[in-house]
Amino acid sequence: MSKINLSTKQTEIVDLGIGAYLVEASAGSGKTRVLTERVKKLLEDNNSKVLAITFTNKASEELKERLELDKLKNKNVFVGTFHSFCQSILESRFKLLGFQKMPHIFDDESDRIEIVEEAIKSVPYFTDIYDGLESKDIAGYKSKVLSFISSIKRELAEPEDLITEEGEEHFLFLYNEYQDILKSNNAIDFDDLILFVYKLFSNNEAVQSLYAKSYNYIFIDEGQDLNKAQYYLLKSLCGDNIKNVMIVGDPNQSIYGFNGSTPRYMQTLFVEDFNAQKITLDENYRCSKQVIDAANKLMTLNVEAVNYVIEGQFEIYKAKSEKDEAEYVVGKIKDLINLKNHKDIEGEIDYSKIAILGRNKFVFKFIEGLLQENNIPYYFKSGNIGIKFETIFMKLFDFYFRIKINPSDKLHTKRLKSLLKVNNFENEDEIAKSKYEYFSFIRKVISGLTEENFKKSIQMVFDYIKDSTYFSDDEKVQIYYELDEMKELWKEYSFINLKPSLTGFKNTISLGIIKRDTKQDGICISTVHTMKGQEAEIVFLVGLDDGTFPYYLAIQNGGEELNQEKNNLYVAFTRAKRFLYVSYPSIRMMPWGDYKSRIKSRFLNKFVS
Ligand SMILES: Nc1ncnc2c1ncn2[C@@H]1O[C@H](COP(=O)(O)OP(=O)(O)OP(=O)(O)O)[C@@H](O)[C@H]1O
Repeated sequence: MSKINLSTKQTEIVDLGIGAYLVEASAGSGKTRVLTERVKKLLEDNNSKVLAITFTNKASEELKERLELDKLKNKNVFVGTFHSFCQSILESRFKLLGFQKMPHIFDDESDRIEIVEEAIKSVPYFTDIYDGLESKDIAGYKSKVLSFISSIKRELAEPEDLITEEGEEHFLFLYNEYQDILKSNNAIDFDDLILFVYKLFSNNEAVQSLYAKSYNYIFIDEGQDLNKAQYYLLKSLCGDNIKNVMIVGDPNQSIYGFNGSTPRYMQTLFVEDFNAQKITLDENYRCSKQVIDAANKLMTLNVEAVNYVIEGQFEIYKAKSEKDEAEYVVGKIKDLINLKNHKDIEGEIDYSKIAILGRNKFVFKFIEGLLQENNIPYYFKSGNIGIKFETIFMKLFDFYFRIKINPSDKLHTKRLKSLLKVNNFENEDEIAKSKYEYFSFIRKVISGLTEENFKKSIQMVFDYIKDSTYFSDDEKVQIYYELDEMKELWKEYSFINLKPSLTGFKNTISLGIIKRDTKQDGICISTVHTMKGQEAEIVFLVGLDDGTFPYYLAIQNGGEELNQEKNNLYVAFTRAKRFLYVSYPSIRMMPWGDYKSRIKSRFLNKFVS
């Protein structure tokens, strides 16, 4: 890594004395850089004990790398996410929380859903409510219960306080039941991890003081993403002992509101509770003048370009169709590669300097096809392990698939029965009467599924969904997307395995051994959320049609949700170091072949009339 000369303001932050500080700074201002340099400097002193917390595994890996932690083996430093920090504590303190053995973390959403289902089934009253729901509303009901449960934990709320609508009182019962079932499985969920450690610190002075003595400096990166439980965990850890806390963050990059995060914790509570001194950094070291001007215009900001001599490029392209959008992107990529050098770009322009970003993964479909046609290398940046299915259709598909390849899989047998609400899913009559009669189609496909006909069978499912009148358009899009993901993984798996087997395929994806981002050569394709904190010289931001970005649900719900979409766009803009090319199609093809006309994102109104 090349040596960077910090600015006077950045150096001041690195050299700050003891105390609490909020570094509130815009995108590309060097927040992470400053945090890293300060940690490095503190660690030169053997008495420093540092805890640096990030929000994602990717960010903590990056911080470890920037800190060159392998060279700092003997130093007192813990770099990790809130979850990994809490897990490390729980591992040695679980008995104090009433567990006989270290609890198992149910990290999969489907595990949580199953527990909610079990809770619902435990009382006939709920089963009646549940059975009375239209099949399309069932997933919504469960996710409402789950988000109620999560809110209790993330908001540190008394369950009673969260009952806002009449009839929701029964959620309280489901919450208690959910916790009992988890306990009987010797398990906890992700939210519990934070909540339990918070409780441990709050209720057990000896443990709190032991951990408080383990650190004398605490850092939180991306502080705008703090939620209530995380903030109070920090507060309870510090108690009266730790005063040296630095939070760095950018309120305009707050995009995790759906997790209960808000910049209020760093901007208001942290400043009040810790008497923190606020420092602002509003220079941008990352982006060219054109990119900063665009970001400023989008957010009505006044960030100064440090690289003002680097003009850069910003362009918005209205494409006739998705195909035209893909041709625009790929055409430009070819031009840039042929150009080889540009005064605004350091070194030769190659594929690794280019990123293609979008709000959702489905906007890349045409571009991916065209990149392949042109033999342009690319990879998907993805933090996910395996595939997670959200649609009921694909869950049924997945469960039955697992049972087929592992008949002794009782968990998923139980899940499948409970999802279908049948005793015997092999019985045609029972299926015909079940909520999801289309399961008989799934059963037929999977029963005949072999390694040889895998691709063809998946194509049959695509055709079935296309012609079905059972699903809404939005559901169809999602099923198509999930199915496509499975198809792509099979392609990759069967390519790298000489003797592919269905069992081998399932195990490999469950363990996250094949991921679509394993190849890291070429152009990076990523959602904006996954690209947070990262950068690329040249960014193509595609799919900027209203309803896609901002997402249609955010438009429906408006308010803070829509605001978060704008923040998300700001994050997207500021990933570009030099050139930013934004585009949107005027027509979008629905997965089943219809065309829908689209207009440009409302956020682009400031740029083009
Ligand atoms: N003083 C400096 N001189 C030159 N380059 C710098 C300086 N400070 C930071 N940079 C560079 O600017 C870019 C942005 O820095 P960094 O990632 O730390 O910013 P950030 O504020 O955390 O960004 P964001 O919040 O947008 O992810 C990086 O490429 C970094 O190396």
